[in-house]
Amino acid sequence: MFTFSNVQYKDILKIEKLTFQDKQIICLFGESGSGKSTLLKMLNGMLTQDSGKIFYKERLIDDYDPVELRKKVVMLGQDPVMFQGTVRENLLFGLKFTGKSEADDSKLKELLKDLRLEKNLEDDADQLSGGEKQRVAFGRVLLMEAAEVYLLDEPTSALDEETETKVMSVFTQHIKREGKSAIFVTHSKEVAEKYADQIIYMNEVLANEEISE
Ligand SMILES: Nc1ncnc2c1ncn2[C@@H]1O[C@H](COP(=O)(O)OP(=O)(O)OP(=O)(O)O)[C@@H](O)[C@H]1O
Repeated sequence: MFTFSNVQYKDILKIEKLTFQDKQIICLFGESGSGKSTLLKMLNGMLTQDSGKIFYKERLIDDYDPVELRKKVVMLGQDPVMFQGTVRENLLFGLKFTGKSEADDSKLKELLKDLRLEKNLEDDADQLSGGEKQRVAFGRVLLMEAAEVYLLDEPTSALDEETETKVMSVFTQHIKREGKSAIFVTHSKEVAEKYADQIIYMNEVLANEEISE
């Protein structure tokens, strides 16, 4: 799905070869500061490498229209963005850009249940806790069915262990059912081992020396 070839970004990332398999749940695992977030941002063109090549489905990432690429490769960051308004409006926000019809309330309520979010659609999104906002942001990207790949930077970092397990189960089942892919960063070895089909250990993929094309 993604292939890295002799990629260098500042002195943060040097990767000679790396392949992400399609239709898999892939976890990036490594110590703090090892470049996991940086690598994730390169997958949807938010950061561009200084040298080397990154392919998405056999086509260079640089050749995609950035807006088109980000509809297919959707990022969910560490600090979920909430917009002023209700939970409903926040869930529906992403759909506006896909040109799809709005989801009705029964679908949204089902989604809240899946995400273990005991809130009403009319509730003010601003009043939610950090973990609840994270789940609303999760729901928002799940509704945007245009995505082929989800990039998740520590998606469950604000959740307690029990909620994390439930949310990860729902999310990974959804990904599998829809035949999509997810690449997520986590600090938790348990989460990585439980949910990932492939674990990429940063210390194994980073080259120590300068790399040449
Ligand atoms: N725009 C930037 N310019 C310069 N250095 C940066 C930039 N962004 C990140 N860094 C540095 O690059 C290194 C990797 O950062 P990154 O956030 O990718 O690591 P990480 O593995 O995701 O860390 P964590 O697990 O703590 O979130 C860090 O040393 C960071 O300080």
